[in-house]
Amino acid sequence: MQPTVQPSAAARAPGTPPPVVEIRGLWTQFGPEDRPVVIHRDLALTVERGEMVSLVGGSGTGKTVLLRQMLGLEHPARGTVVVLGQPAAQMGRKGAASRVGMLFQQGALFSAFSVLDNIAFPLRELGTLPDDLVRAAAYVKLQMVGLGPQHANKRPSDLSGGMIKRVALARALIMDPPLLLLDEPTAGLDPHASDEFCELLHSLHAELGITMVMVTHDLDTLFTLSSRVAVLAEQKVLFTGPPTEVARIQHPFIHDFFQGERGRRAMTPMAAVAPASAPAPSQP
Ligand SMILES: Nc1ncnc2c1ncn2[C@@H]1O[C@H](COP(=O)(O)OP(=O)(O)OP(=O)(O)O)[C@@H](O)[C@H]1O
Repeated sequence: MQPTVQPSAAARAPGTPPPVVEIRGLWTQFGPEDRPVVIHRDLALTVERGEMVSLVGGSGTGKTVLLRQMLGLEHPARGTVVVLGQPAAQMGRKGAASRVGMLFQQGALFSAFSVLDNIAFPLRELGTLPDDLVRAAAYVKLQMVGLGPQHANKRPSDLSGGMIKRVALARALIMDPPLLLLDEPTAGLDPHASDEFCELLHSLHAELGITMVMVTHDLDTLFTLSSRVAVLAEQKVLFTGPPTEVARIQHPFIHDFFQGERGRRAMTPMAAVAPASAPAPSQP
């Protein structure tokens, strides 16, 4: 298999909209300077507008760190992370939620706040709108994630796992960001709640055209939601491509991930995945 290389910004056809995320030459390392632990080595990844990209990789390959770098919460040792045409590091805290929404793994709701105040938080903190408009916007988002107004005054402790995810999603969307980052969106949900949450994300993607980048270990979620998978291995994005094509690549991580019992179950509706020589997914 001879993977092709994703076009860089310089090679893009004239008139093509700029990528939503463009990561080039990224090095991430932790630990002392003289004995650093290198997590990412010359990593590259481009995400185009409207894509739903799943990041997969073994434990510790730096998937969550990569999301945090896209959010501008962490900075690489070297390389560039450009989000919506601007270096992620310069995004600034205030107003960042209008550019990038983040769904954290456990929801990260404020336990002392009501559902409505949790959803309203980023907009209220911005301080640009009167409070009645902030509350109205939060009610719209509550409805958008499939929750009725009767839930507005509940506390997070009154909610099921699926509802917590929905409230966290409503908060991530409060400022209509064009990019949504999701860390394990269905982790901790039972299969029914997980399917419902995937359906919600799918319909929001169709309605809003929002670009999504998610980390997931769940193959059902991956196959339901990804237009493309990016595999982190060997300290970089080693392969990207549609899920069914990536699943055919001969690589130890991919084999274990897709051909394990969970993988075979998730892929049952597909034709049996025989090792194939083509089509070739691309390198990032
Ligand atoms: N602030 C930090 N300081 C030191 N090491 C860190 C820091 N943040 C992350 N790491 C290390 O970087 C590596 C990558 O972490 P990360 O959480 O991104 O992995 P991951 O691919 O998301 O793993 P998992 O699938 O297990 O959640 C891990 O070894 C982690 O311990």
